[in-house]
Amino acid sequence: MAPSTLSIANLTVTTQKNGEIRKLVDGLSLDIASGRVLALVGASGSGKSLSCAACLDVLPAGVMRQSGQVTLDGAGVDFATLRGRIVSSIMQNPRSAFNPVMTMKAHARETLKALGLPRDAGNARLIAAFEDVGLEEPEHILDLHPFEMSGGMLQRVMIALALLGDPPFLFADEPTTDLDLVVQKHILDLLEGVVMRRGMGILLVTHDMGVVARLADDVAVMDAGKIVEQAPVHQVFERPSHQITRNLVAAHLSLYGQEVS
Ligand SMILES: Nc1ncnc2c1ncn2[C@@H]1O[C@H](COP(=O)(O)OP(=O)(O)OP(=O)(O)O)[C@@H](O)[C@H]1O
Repeated sequence: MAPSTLSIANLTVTTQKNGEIRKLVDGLSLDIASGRVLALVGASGSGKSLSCAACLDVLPAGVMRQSGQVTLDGAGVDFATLRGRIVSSIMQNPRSAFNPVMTMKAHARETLKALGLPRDAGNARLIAAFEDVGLEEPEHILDLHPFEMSGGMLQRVMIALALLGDPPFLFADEPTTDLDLVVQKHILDLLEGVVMRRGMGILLVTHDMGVVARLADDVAVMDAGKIVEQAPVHQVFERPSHQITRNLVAAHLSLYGQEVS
């Protein structure tokens, strides 16, 4: 049976500058539950992306995970085993995530190979995943290069590839940031549909409270590497308790001429 809760505990990420250790993520703990979307929000530089990268064992050079544990329904697992089968990920700017000289088929083959899926089963899953993300005529799309596709199509392919291993959890780091508003809406609808149909747990990294309002069930707010508030989404919008949360909600409401009550 697929695990239902992925728990990250006491995650600390550091870097060293002029002999001094600097904490970029400081004791972060999060629970990501099946069938729910947890939004990780905070100002630019608060540590959202590095938290995801640390969990997926893909930290940039010079940045290290100093501490942290990860468990699946209470059983300890190694961070190095999360990426792929347990957690897949999608990022912002899908165009930069694809190799410009490779077709979608070549990208899909690489993903299937990394997952160790035999060709027949892999191809069947690929077609199913393309259909799941609303990509019609998969055979045609598989022959295309990134430059022959729109940003929205590329993001759909990235989501389809992320679904290939049928992982129970998905990390989505600013998945709609570089897309126009209409395409953003399609991608958010798609992510919501995927959570419902597949019962996945999603960690959604964003600085856009409109995206949070649209998709999240729960919200964790980061500031300077720490989680400063964690609550169900309605509570965050109706009664934000930390000043950082109040600022984020106020900035969002001001777009509609409203204020935090
Ligand atoms: N490779 C790196 N080496 C050293 N410091 C880094 C590195 N990458 C990021 N940082 C620093 O770590 C902190 C957290 O960065 P991170 O990218 O996680 O923030 P973020 O909340 O995701 O921001 P954004 O919303 O702009 O993507 C920032 O102060 C950033 O400058």
